[in-house]
Amino acid sequence: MSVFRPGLFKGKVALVTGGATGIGRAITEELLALECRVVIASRKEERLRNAVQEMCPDSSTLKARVCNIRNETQVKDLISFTVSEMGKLDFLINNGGGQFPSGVSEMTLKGWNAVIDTNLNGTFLMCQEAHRQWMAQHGGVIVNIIADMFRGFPLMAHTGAARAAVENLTKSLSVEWAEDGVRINAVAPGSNIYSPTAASNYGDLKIFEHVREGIPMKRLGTPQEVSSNVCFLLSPGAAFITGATFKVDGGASLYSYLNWKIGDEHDQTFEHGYPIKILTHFDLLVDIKNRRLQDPLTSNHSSSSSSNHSSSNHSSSSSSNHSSSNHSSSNHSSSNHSNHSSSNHSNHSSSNHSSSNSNHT
Ligand SMILES: CCCCCCC/C=C/C(=O)SCCNC(=O)CCNC(=O)[C@H](O)C(C)(C)COP(=O)(O)OP(=O)(O)OC[C@H]1O[C@@H](n2cnc3c(N)ncnc32)[C@H](O)[C@@H]1OP(=O)(O)O
Ligand SMILES: NC(=O)C1=CN([C@@H]2O[C@H](COP(=O)(O)OP(=O)(O)OC[C@H]3O[C@@H](n4cnc5c(N)ncnc54)[C@H](OP(=O)(O)O)[C@@H]3O)[C@@H](O)[C@H]2O)C=CC1
Repeated sequence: MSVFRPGLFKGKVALVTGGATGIGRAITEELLALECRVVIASRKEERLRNAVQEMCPDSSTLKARVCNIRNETQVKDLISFTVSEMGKLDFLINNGGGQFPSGVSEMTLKGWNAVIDTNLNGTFLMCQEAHRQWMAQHGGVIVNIIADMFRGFPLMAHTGAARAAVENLTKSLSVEWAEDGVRINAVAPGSNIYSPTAASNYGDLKIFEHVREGIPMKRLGTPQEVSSNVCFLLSPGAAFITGATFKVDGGASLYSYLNWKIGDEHDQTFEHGYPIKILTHFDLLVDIKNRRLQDPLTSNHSSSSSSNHSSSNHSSSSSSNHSSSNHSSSNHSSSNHSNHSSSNHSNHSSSNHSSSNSNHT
């Protein structure tokens, strides 16, 4: 199904990373509907195999290739596979990517690097190799899927940094490669495009139910609504558009709360010249120790948080507000934070946390 005219992409070849699931799958289905031939690529072979069977078992129209976009050798192989098997590469859609939710204090360097490597370096490698092996000589269109990180991305700072970098990379390449006939744009889905695979990345927490409140349109978006935007950018209708970012978010980037609340008193509370941060994750609490998100509406934090704070250096001057704190619990266990011993920072949530939640969920 597509809003675009049948046969729009007849004779074209597209490469879609992450094309077996969610947004990438919707893009692949729409491209196929418009008579494009497509290669999908990602890490999990079985996912790819099943997707090909379900979408189009005709191997001259749809092919799959295992590729971890973090791996330069595999990226080179993917592009050469596409060109040799399909004969060309007109469209590259850098959609494969993702992250895990975590505060920066709790993040390991390995975790940071994994997300930067996936979303920034992976996109860089894919663009570079597509250009080297095909688009420098023949032109083409690239669409980079990024994210709504325009006001920062608390709890997702690694991906926020990576996606902001990809947006800027997109601008640089739109200038560098314009003379080669390459257009390159970015599409930023809001944090609100539901698919089962996207949701499953966040464990038991029904993350997409939480975000609905912050969407002016008061509904979640669909992968198909991202796909139609991507197809527009690939189409001749976007022939004079390059270096741009299109948001597909139901207005959420203009309206939604960040997943973080700063306590009312923070600017009045200082110790050794530093503000003591009284922060509370707004709707979502990250339990780093257990590597899963906790839902503040359904989980009881108060008992566990007090025991977890016993060895941390949270300032007692952060007052009685904190005694019944709905703190993000194990984030502050001494084992995770031994290097914070001289820190004056307190990622504390205040007692107004639960009332905030009731206003916003
Ligand atoms: C605050 C909530 C906002 C909600 C917004 C919701 C909007 C939706 C946005 C979306 O993007 S939906 C799409 C979601 N899909 C994906 O994210 C899929 C791809 N993601 C991944 O594969 C991983 O997240 C990854 C980290 C990018 C790669 O994982 P991989 O296992 O391949 O990495 P490794 O190289 O093994 O390194 C892992 C390293 O990373 C840290 N880490 C990984 N997961 C977690 C976690 N859940 N919690 C904390 N830390 C994590 C950790 O340091 C790992 O190293 P080890 O400790 O395992 O050695
Ligand atoms: N859904 C949403 O609300 C939002 C999504 N996004 C972004 O949109 C894109 C698509 O996400 P969505 O469809 O929602 O979620 P999915 O989890 O369904 O899609 C992520 C896809 O990326 C692939 N992938 C992940 N890491 C790699 C890698 N290292 N190499 C190759 N492929 C990889 C996965 O396949 P495999 O596991 O087989 O490798 C999977 O198909 C992602 O970049 C995501 O971060 C951005 C903002 C919001």
